[in-house]
Amino acid sequence: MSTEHADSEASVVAASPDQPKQLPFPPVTKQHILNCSYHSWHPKYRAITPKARLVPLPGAFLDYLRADGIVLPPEDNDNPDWSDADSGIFSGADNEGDDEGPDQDPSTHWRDTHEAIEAVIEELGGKVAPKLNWSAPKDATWIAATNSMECRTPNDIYLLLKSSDFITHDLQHALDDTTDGEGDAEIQYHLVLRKWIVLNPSVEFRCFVRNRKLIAICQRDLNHFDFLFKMEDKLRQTVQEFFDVRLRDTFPDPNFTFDVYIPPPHDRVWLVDFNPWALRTDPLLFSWMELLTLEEPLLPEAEDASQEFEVDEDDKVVELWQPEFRLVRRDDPEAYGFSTPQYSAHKLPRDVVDASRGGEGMMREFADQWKEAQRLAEQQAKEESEDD
Ligand SMILES: Nc1ncnc2c1ncn2[C@@H]1O[C@H](COP(=O)(O)OP(=O)(O)OP(=O)(O)O)[C@@H](O)[C@H]1O
Ligand SMILES: [Mg+2]
Repeated sequence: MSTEHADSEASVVAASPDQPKQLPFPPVTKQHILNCSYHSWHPKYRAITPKARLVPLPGAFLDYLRADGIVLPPEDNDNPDWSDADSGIFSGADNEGDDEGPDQDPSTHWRDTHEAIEAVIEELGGKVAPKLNWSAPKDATWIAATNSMECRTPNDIYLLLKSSDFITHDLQHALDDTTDGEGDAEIQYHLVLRKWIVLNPSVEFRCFVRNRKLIAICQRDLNHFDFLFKMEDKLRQTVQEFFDVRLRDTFPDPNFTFDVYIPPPHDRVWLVDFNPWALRTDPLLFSWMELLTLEEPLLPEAEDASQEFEVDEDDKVVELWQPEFRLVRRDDPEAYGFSTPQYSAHKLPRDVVDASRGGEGMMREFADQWKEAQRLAEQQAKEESEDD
C-alpha cells in the first residue's frame, strides 16, 4: 500500500529557479518515528507530562480498529448521555460470510483490554482524552456527543478512534516514507488515556528543534490572542529553559518538534507530545522550508559567533540569539495561509489527505448510516414517550 505514497516525505514544492525542488529533510528513520511514539518517550518524561495511562493493545483489538464499519460493544449500564444504550449503533459494512451479526459483541475478543480501559477511565476521574501512539482523533470530534475528545466510556473512545483518519494513519501508515527500507519494525500499539483537563488553547505551543537547538516556537491554535504579545519574551524564555533543562540532552534525536502547554501563571511548562522532524508534522505558522533553512545559533567556539554571544560579569558566555516566536497577529489570518479550513489538503500530510479522499465514498456512506441511525433512535424515543 505504501508504494503510492513513496515520494511524499521528500515533498515536491513549487519549482522556482532559486528554490530547491525537494524539501531538504534529513533522512527520516523508523527509529525516529518510533522515538516520537508516546509509549517510547512517556516513561522518561512522565513527571512533566499531564497525567496519562497507557493500555497495550493486542492484535485482536487492532483488528477491531482496522475493520470496516462501527460496531460497539453493548453498554450494560445506564448510559448518561445520548448513546443508544443497547447499541451496536452500526452493523459492520459486510457481515455476510461470517457469523458475526450486528448483535455480536466485538469486545468478546479483547475483553481484558475493554476492562483495562474501563478501569483506567475510572482511575483518571471518569473523563479522558484518548490517542494512539502518535495521533489523537481530533478530526472525528464531530461524531461525539460532546463535540470534543472528552470520553467517559470505552464506547466513546472506540467511536472516536474508529471514525478518525488520523488514527487510521497511525495504524496503517506510521512508518511510511521512512528512508531505511520497507516493513519489519515492530510497532507496539498503545491506547493513551490522558486525564481530561479543560485546556486553554491560547497557551498551547509547538516548538521546533534542529541540531539540538530550539529554533522556533508558535501557537498551536490559529486564533489571535492579544495578551500573548505582551508575554512573548517571558514565554520564549520559559520554553527555552524548559528545553535546555529537560529535553535538549535527553531526547534521542537531534531534530524533532515538541508541543507544550503553559497555563497561567505561565511559569510551568507541561510536555504534551513529540512529533517527528518530517513532512507529516504540521509546521503551523511556519513552512517546512523556513524551518529547514532558518538560521540557527552558532556554537560559542565558532569564529564569527561574537554577534550571538557575549561574556557576562562572571565570564559566562551568554547567548544573545533567540528562537523565532511566531504568534497570530490581529486581522492577519491570510499572512500564514491558514484561512483554509483546518485539516484541509494544505495542512495535512499528503498521505492522510489521500487516504481520506480515497475513503470519501465510505465517509459519505458512513454519514448516511449515522443519520439514519439517529432518525431511528429519535423515532423510537418519540414512540416510547408516546407509549408513556
Ligand atoms: N489531557 C487532555 N485533556 C483535554 N484535552 C487534551 C489533553 N491533552 C491534549 N488535549 C488536546 O488535544 C489536542 C491534541 O493532542 P495531541 O497534541 O496529543 O494530538 P496529536 O494528534 O499528536 O496532534 P498533532 O497531529 O498536531 O501532533 C491538544 O492540542 C490539546 O488541545
Ligand atoms: Mg502530535
